[in-house]
Amino acid sequence: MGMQQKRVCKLVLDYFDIVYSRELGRHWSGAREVLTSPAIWQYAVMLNNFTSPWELEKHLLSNGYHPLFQDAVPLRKETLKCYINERPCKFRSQRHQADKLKDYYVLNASSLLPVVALDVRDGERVLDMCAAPGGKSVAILQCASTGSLHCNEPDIDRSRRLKKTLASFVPTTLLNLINLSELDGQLIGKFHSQLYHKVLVDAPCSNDRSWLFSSCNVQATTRISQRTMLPLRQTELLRSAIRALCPGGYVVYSTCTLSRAENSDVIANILNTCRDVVPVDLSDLATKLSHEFTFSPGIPHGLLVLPDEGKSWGPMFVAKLKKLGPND
Ligand SMILES: C[S@@+](CC[C@H](N)C(=O)[O-])C[C@H]1O[C@@H](n2cnc3c(N)ncnc32)[C@H](O)[C@@H]1O
Repeated sequence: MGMQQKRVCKLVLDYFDIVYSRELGRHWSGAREVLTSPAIWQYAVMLNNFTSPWELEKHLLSNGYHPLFQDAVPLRKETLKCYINERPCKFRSQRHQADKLKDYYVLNASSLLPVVALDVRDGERVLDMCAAPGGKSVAILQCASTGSLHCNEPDIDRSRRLKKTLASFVPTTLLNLINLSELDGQLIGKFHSQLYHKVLVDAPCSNDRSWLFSSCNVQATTRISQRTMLPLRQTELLRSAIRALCPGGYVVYSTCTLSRAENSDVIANILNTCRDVVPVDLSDLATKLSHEFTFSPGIPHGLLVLPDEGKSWGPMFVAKLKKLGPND
């Protein structure tokens, strides 16, 4: 069944109305309109540089798509290539074929912001702590020749999906160099203390877009009741990520929810309790991308992409922290 035929779950919507009117004020009504209308959702197409999708690129350009991130710093635009369309059309996803890499990945354009913020450079050791289904791992590999990439996903079914994604997009020679694990991310900091230059914590979260289409009231009620537990788990994942960073390294924390408790409050809690990290200002990135994304004003410690008409991307919260090194 396509999203067009799915029904908005009233229970979740009523709950979001209460929480998000309070947290976002008048900005909630625009986001609400987009989130509850799958027919106006836009989709981005990230190209796979491990194939040679020149024909595809020409096709996209002649069909109303344009490149995202064209002027955005610090992205090196010759690597991460993503196309978006102002119209809400969805490019068909490619099927998995054992002997052929996929040419593109269809995604919400805002999912690439954490990867852009991470700004991975050649030779760096990178950890993708919550990696399945693998869109951001694939994007990281488009950005640079990492010294090593460790993709972690504790859920067995999702880990299988992650492996399939990587096998669909990454050549075997590179695939064999990726370290895969199925650990609770909260333990990685202890096992791999001070190892990584960059860590991405794309945390398990409320996932507003999908929760609004919960299949039944039982599922919705369970999700809402478990929501209060998420900030603690997110904080512990981020704390573990900081421990796993080498001095001078960076962590990017992201979620796909508008929830303040899961976004700014998690960062505030970390800043209040970890003396060895400082926030990194992402406002320059927001300014450069403001023609493509709507960012919520007044969000402490990070950027929040608000779904908006014609810019239906998000929700996506992104924050970046630096672990202090000997020269800081
Ligand atoms: C938002 S999704 C990640 C999406 C992924 N980064 C991508 O771009 O395709 C969050 C993931 O975190 C995983 N997760 C849940 N608990 C975790 C934990 N304790 N440690 C690490 N990952 C966890 C979930 O199973 C889920 O796959």
